[in-house]
Amino acid sequence: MRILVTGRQGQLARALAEASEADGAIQLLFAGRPHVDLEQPGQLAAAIKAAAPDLVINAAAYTEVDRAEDEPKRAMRVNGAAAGEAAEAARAAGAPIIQISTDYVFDGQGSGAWREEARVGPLSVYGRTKLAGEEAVRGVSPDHLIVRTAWVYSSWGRNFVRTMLGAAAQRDTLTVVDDQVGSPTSAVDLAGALLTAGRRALRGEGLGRTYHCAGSGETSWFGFATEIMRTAREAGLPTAAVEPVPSSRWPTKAVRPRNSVLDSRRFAETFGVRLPEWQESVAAVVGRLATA
Ligand SMILES: NC(=O)C1=CN([C@@H]2O[C@H](COP(=O)(O)OP(=O)(O)OC[C@H]3O[C@@H](n4cnc5c(N)ncnc54)[C@H](OP(=O)(O)O)[C@@H]3O)[C@@H](O)[C@H]2O)C=CC1
Ligand SMILES: Cc1cn([C@H]2C[C@H](O)[C@@H](COP(=O)(O)OP(=O)(O)O[C@H]3O[C@@H](C)C(=O)[C@@H](O)[C@H]3O)O2)c(=O)[nH]c1=O
Ligand SMILES: [Mg+2]
Repeated sequence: MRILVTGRQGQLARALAEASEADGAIQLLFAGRPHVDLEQPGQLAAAIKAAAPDLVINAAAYTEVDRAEDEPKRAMRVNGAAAGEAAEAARAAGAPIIQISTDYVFDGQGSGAWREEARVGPLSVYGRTKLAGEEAVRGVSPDHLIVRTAWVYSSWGRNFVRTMLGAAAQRDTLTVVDDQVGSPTSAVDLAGALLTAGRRALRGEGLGRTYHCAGSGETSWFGFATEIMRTAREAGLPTAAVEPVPSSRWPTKAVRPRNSVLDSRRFAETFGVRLPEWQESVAAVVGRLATA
């Protein structure tokens, strides 16, 4: 199975490389910068055509949530237009596409976990552009899986776990918002689940639908930070005290949803994979960073 993955150094791209290492039947091909720039129309389509993959996973995205508020055109090109371009080229190659999307398509109102058919209402440029990517893919290729995930972290790249551990090495106290709840997701867990779903999509299963796939359970950013510090302490890494604050005390350019917990049951029922409880995966990633 030849899988073309967009991006190369992204958290998910690297996790896919790791998750497929042991599987000799999977060959990953990466389309990323500098050769393939998603801001340049046509580059991704040409790469997909040349690679003739069995499956495309569109993992690359403009993910800088606050910066996107100042660069809506660039974010829309990368997250919206390039996703449509990927879907067109995948369809022309006869390959299904897995489009990765985000919990930030929701407005965060209400309580309870979001189901796939719930009304979307992005609060940020990032969320609006990712929603545009979903719509572009749905409009172009029936052979798609749209997979929304959330709060992705890993032992590499830019993410909340590494930010908190880095900050703990510098400061005694971290202040973290406790009024935004969601579903922390390990990139390595997600990658394994996507490879399973991809194999089944190639047999025609589950196509043409939207799924949520995130770590099990839920927490606030404060709860997430507290657990990161607890596991860091156990692993012998520097730690800091964590102080809960309301969002009003941590102003950001982009507005984040209050509640973006995802209900991942449909993905589990369709593909037979449920991600571990989020605390378990935090321990795995922090442990890995401690022994690196
Ligand atoms: N991170 C998160 O918390 C969440 C992410 N998601 C979604 O999951 C997917 C994977 O995210 P994640 O791996 O964390 O993202 P990262 O921010 O780690 O990586 C983004 C990737 O996109 C690539 N990229 C960005 N702009 C361009 C461009 N113009 N041309 C080519 N490549 C580009 C980057 O390339 P380069 O290596 O060259 O910089 C990088 O490989 C994305 O679709 C994201 O929207 C969904 C929910 C949560
Ligand atoms: C670093 C830091 C952040 N915060 C707050 C700010 C914000 O409300 C929340 C999370 O901040 P971050 O900027 O790390 O996370 P953010 O960039 O919003 O993460 C999002 O990224 C995109 C790509 C997604 O798709 C989402 O699922 C989500 O993972 O924590 C603190 O309260 N204290 C801190 O020290
Ligand atoms: Mg961020």
